[in-house]
Amino acid sequence: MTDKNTINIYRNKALVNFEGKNFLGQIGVDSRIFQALNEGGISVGVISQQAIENGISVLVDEVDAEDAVKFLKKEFEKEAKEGHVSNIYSIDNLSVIGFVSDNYNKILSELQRNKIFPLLLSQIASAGRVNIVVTENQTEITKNIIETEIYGKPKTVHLALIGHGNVGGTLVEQILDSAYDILKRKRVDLKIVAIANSKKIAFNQTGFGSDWRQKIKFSQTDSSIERLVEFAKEHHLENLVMVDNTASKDFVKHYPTFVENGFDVVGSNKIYNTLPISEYRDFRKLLEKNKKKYLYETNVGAGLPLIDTIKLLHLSGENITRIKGVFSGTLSYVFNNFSLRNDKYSVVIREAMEKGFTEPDPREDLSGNDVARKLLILARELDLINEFQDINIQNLVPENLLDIDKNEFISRLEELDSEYQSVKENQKPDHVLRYVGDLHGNLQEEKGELDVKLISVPANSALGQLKGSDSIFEIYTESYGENPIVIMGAGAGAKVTARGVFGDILRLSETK
Ligand SMILES: NC(=O)C1=CN([C@@H]2O[C@H](COP(=O)(O)OP(=O)(O)OC[C@H]3O[C@@H](n4cnc5c(N)ncnc54)[C@H](O)[C@@H]3O)[C@@H](O)[C@H]2O)C=CC1
Ligand SMILES: N[C@@H](CC=O)C(=O)O
Repeated sequence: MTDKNTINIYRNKALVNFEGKNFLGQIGVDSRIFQALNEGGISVGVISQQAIENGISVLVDEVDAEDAVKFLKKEFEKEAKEGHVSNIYSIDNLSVIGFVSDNYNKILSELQRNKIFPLLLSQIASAGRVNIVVTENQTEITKNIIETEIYGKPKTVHLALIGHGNVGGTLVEQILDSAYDILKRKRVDLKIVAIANSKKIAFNQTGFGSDWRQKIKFSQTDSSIERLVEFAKEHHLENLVMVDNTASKDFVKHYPTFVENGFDVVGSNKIYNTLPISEYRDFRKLLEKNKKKYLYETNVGAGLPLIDTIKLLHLSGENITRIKGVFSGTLSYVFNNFSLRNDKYSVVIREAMEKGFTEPDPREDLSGNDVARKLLILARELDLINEFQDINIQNLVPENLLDIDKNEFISRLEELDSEYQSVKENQKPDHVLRYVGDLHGNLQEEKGELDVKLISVPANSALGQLKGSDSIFEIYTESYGENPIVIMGAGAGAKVTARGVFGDILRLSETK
């Protein structure tokens, strides 16, 4: 009998499956199965009848599986010839896990989220007693999930962090600093089990500590998604989260593979959300099918709570009519400082790079692409089906510098100085430069209008008073009328962005 406080695990079991048509419901079939196995000296465990599939499964010790199949084939030889029995076979290498739970449905849904689908389930509803049969390599994960649910054991969340530059590296430190507190306060055990960059990957199934930089530096393993997926399987890791802190267009192509292999996804990388709308939608369907989540709060406004706010407003039926503002922390810093100081444009751009505001290639900011992506991401949150090509972008990078190597571009930044000096000097008095994004038009139609451009505004206007690397987002809605909801604050920077990514990881961990 299963004790209320124990989880019993019986390993080395096999299921003998007996399949047939218009036959299994007949009186006497079960007893013939039992009798045949009994006479062969084989003891039978859990039994389950699958009314829909016309099958019966019996559980036996793995060592007896071959004989069990043989005895049953002999007993039902005549019915097999007549076509009533279609198949008798065994599935080996299984475990039976027995436990008592009042909330088996919750456990089942956690198991499904981790891609564990019990091969057999027997439940005595009144006593809350449950036996499930899973494959040997799923036994540990299943046990951990059941323990979390019935004993309140801390939930271990296994993190694979891809990219450890400005944002990713800061995130590792933030997680390591807070892990103990989170374990105590939230009963969530965050373990960083993989860290990768564009060249190498390092693994540690018990979780990396403060020497993680050394470990990745001396890792001999080439960066490989296949290897990461294999590692998670080999070590039977549950509650997997892949965190993308790269800016890579190639890496996002692997998101579906991660989802299909049981990972939720968190990303500061904006690329996936700006792929063609068909891919964007297919990925959402894939997530739904696999009961997985993709969180990306930092895609717009870094650590500011923008995506969630827009999502909630939209979901609750609020009619959003326009979103405009300064979307880029980098370009905010550049134009806030360049407009007021006597320094050259290139000097201020270099400062923004040093402060960790820019994209890995600063042309992504200066070309307007990064702001355009953010605008498109917000548009799609409103169910608009705009594509990247629909956006009117004022590109601030001269054509001759667009396709050269990134380092060469950085070394030639001074070539931009004279043009922007004259743009600055040709403004009306008491005006400053701001690079803005504007989503407008009839947002109830399929597509909105998206503009990204450099403008000159009065220094005493709301936009004109922006400071540092602050972003400002004005959200106009029907209920709020002429007075927009305004979200303002640091729009870039490794610390705030990593904190935002961390927030997404915690949100996932709590719902997982
Ligand atoms: N810096 C900021 O304020 C904000 C940045 N973001 C986003 O954060 C992401 C990361 O930005 P940073 O940390 O500044 O970049 P970074 O250049 O400092 O770091 C990028 C990391 O990604 C790795 N990487 C690149 N391609 C890879 C691949 N194919 N496979 C595995 N690893 C790969 C690199 O080796 C490096 O470790 C970008 O997508 C950016 O748009 C989002 C919001 C704000
Ligand atoms: N380069 C981006 C970083 C955040 O998305 C910006 O400056 O806004």
